[in-house]
Amino acid sequence: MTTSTNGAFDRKPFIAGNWKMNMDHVQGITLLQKLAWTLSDAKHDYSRVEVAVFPPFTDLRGVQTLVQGDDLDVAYGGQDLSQFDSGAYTGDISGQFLSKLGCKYVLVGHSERRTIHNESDDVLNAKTKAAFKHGVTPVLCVGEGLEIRQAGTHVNHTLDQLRAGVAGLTDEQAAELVVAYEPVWAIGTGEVAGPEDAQEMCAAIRAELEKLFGADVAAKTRLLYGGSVKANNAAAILKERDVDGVLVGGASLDPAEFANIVRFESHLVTD
Ligand SMILES: O=C(CO)COP(=O)(O)O
Repeated sequence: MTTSTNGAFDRKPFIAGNWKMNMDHVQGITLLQKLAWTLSDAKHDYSRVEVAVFPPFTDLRGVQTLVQGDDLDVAYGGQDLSQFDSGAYTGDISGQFLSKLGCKYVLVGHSERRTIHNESDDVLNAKTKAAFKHGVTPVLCVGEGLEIRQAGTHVNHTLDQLRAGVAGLTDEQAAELVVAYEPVWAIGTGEVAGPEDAQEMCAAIRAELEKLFGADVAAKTRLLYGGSVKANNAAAILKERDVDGVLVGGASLDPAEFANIVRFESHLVTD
């Protein structure tokens, strides 16, 4: 029996939950405990599918304690980081602090950071480099708004964001990088891009990475889709060749729903 996702798993599938500004540190612990119990009951094989959560900053210490204490195989990360290491940057969080808390990943350039906080491509490139500098893997988010999609320039727009975000990275960093394609019109709207839309963009992103860093690197970079992913649409999206995972918002706040997304393989048609 074989499953037919992302080139027969040459890249490990990555299922990530972005909690956004939800869950205080007490609620966050409960959510993670329930998720871990559900996955353990279902005998989830973490060596086949990687699971990560992105809680608010104030939850991270509690998440670290739980993960270490219960020896959970769940990675976690920050939702943002500063491009600077330390200093007079009130309200910002250094990649060094995330690293010290055991964060494996950090989101960079989520559309809500780009739009609400006006983060520019240059700043996001600096944040991507800051993450690597501190040993945290950036999940660089790219994607177009509705007007750009309707104008048909979504691929160019998204590739512009990609090129700006990865400028100056080494081949090794580009291979480790995770890129999340999140079309803004599909975030929190219930409007999900079809599997073929996700594949179209992820294939274009991989082709661009190949141009910039070569085929060996592009074959390693994991590409995610995000935007209204639920248990009932995840498997079809993840079946696409260039889609290596999903970045889930709303549905990651429900442990049963998120666990079902993590277990997407059980929904795939096998042959
Ligand atoms: O922004 C997202 C994940 O980062 C997607 O959010 P939703 O899954 O709630 O649409």
